[in-house]
Amino acid sequence: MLGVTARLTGLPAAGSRVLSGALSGRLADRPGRRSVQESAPDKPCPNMVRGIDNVRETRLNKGMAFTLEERQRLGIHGLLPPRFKTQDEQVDLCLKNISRYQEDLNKFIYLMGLQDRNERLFYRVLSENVEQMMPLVYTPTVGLACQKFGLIYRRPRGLFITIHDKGHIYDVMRNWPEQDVRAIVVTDGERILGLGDLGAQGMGIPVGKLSLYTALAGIKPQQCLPIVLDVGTNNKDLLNDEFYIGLKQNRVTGEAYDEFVDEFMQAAVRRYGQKTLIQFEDFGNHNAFRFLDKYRNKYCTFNDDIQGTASVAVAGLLAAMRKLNTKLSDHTFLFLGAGEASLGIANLCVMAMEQEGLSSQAAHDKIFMVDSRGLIVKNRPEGGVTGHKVDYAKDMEPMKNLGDVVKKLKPSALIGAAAQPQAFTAEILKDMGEYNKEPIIFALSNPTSMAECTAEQAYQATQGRAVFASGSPFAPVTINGKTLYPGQGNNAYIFPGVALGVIASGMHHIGEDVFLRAAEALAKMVTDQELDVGRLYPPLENIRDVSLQIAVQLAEHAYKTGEASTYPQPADLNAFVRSQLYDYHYANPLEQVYPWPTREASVYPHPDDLLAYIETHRYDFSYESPLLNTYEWPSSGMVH
Ligand SMILES: NC(=O)C1=CN([C@@H]2O[C@H](COP(=O)(O)OP(=O)(O)OC[C@H]3O[C@@H](n4cnc5c(N)ncnc54)[C@H](OP(=O)(O)O)[C@@H]3O)[C@@H](O)[C@H]2O)C=CC1
Ligand SMILES: CC(=O)C(=O)O
Ligand SMILES: [Mg+2]
Repeated sequence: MLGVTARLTGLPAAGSRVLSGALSGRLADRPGRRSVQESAPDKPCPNMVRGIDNVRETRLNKGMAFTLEERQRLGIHGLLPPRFKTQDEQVDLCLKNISRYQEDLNKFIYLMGLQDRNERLFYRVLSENVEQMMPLVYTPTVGLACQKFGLIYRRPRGLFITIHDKGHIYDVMRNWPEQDVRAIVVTDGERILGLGDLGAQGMGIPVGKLSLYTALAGIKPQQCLPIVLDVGTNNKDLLNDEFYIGLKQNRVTGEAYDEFVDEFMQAAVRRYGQKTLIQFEDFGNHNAFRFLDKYRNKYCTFNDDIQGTASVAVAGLLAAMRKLNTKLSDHTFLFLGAGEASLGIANLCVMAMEQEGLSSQAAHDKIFMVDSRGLIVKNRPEGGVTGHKVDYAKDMEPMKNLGDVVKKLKPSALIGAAAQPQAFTAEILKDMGEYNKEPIIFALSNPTSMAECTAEQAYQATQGRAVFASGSPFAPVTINGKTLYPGQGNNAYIFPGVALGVIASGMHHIGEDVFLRAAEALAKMVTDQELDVGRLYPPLENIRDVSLQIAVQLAEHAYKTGEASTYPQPADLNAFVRSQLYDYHYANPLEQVYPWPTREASVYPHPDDLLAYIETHRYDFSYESPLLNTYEWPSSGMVH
């Protein structure tokens, strides 16, 4: 992608093509050129891409699906095998190729290669085979990919901004060739899934999350930017690893780190506008909460591990309430872990219980937490209780062991997000089954190797009565002749739809109510038949529609509350959001070939009626309503 851009000079010659933002990025900054920002998103801009570039550029490439006419007119005839294929045939071949690999990491490498080679084909394969592909580009395989990133890294995808770029972050961001970025997923790699500090190798996570932005919510790939903020790593193995791709130094912390992240936030909105959505992902606990508090009212931002996870877990709980015919406030919740995920879920549970009519205190009283030092109680020895945990500290005797806490509290819901594999022992699961007709058991830690228990273990220990969800996928389990389908309680059900709703409606800030609304919407999408076979979420094959519905409902709400800024309000929001979505089917490249008869003109596309077009450029000395200019819509220079 970068290679072609660098070579682009001058005006188009015969046979040259019109491209969208990515490939024309550099031109936009040159004096005298129309910037891409000025043209509507996706509108082509003048450029020069010829011949082989059509095959090398992942965004343009159709492989053997180029027709004879396309091959001849684009100057690639002879560069491809003579056979012509449909995209359907190509999809079949990709699926065959993927199934030929034994190891998931090799499947991951194949898929990344496809993404680099033929973007539309990649997204079609992913979007139409979500259940099969998501575990490969996302958890669990992406965890392994991050661990092995130094071995498998091939081509640039996303920006690496290091602490040494401090003072120049905006300049680094200008090197990203896309002009219309709407969403950034950023990590500093300190807490990658439950795998700990993977430093710059955490890049796999923003890349994977943003692939899901496109595959699950139809947000255009060119509008998505993955970023790693590399401040070093404290992972000794990586520091000693000859293949490590990041800065080989310990993490920079304190004031210098904070200034670096501040500068990044400022650079991001300076480059892409105040409404650029910035999703924080897999930051260490101590930074995640701080940054959320610091930036949530200043930028268009959310923390996926705290808020996205809260939303998906509460959706699962609300669906469970439908199954059990109870309210949240009828339950006693015990969390293993009191970090980003657990506290996020607990706080949103409190909000939901308040909605049911409980006081804040009464709602907090229903939630118990165990962290690395045991049950969170007031007057705890050794350092006490700090931060958001304080709200959940109980007037009880300290207890260290989860099994003992379960016996003491007899909770109806046990939720794990502590990255402690097998922490839900057979005895704990059995106890949960004894205390409850249908115990709620969520093993949310990722990847699979970190899960608190497997679906099979939860169902076996409770004779199939557990209402179960897990962060990474588990296969269906058959118990006593009945097949149960464990739900995947993963924030992937939430963040793509939330992002789409935020971008489409032009929300400046993302309030907590957005996540409760998304949870409620998601819980309602599960059918009674699905609940009956153990599902707490709609099947993954429906997740694109789920994301769209979440987006539309959030956008509707944003217009009601005045939080939307895309004006005028579209009459049909559903149709409006749909009209923004990415289409992974191939475009006809010939439709974009310059229709201009000469190479002197540079305003593209050629206006149908030149006389009328020139008329529009005449100065009009009559007054016009200033209100008409209040909003640009659809807005490309989003403010938050
Ligand atoms: N399913 C999903 O969508 C999501 C899943 N997750 C998963 O949840 C897990 C935790 O993530 P996150 O909350 O962000 O991480 P944090 O680091 O913020 O929190 C981890 C928590 O686990 C506690 N803990 C650590 N060891 C033990 C132990 N032996 N016994 C009890 N508690 C312990 C920590 O205790 P202390 O506070 O004392 O340090 C801390 O409270 C990860 O595996 C992650 O992949 C996260 C986000 C989304
Ligand atoms: C799913 C996710 O965001 C995590 O495990 O961190
Ligand atoms: Mg995460």
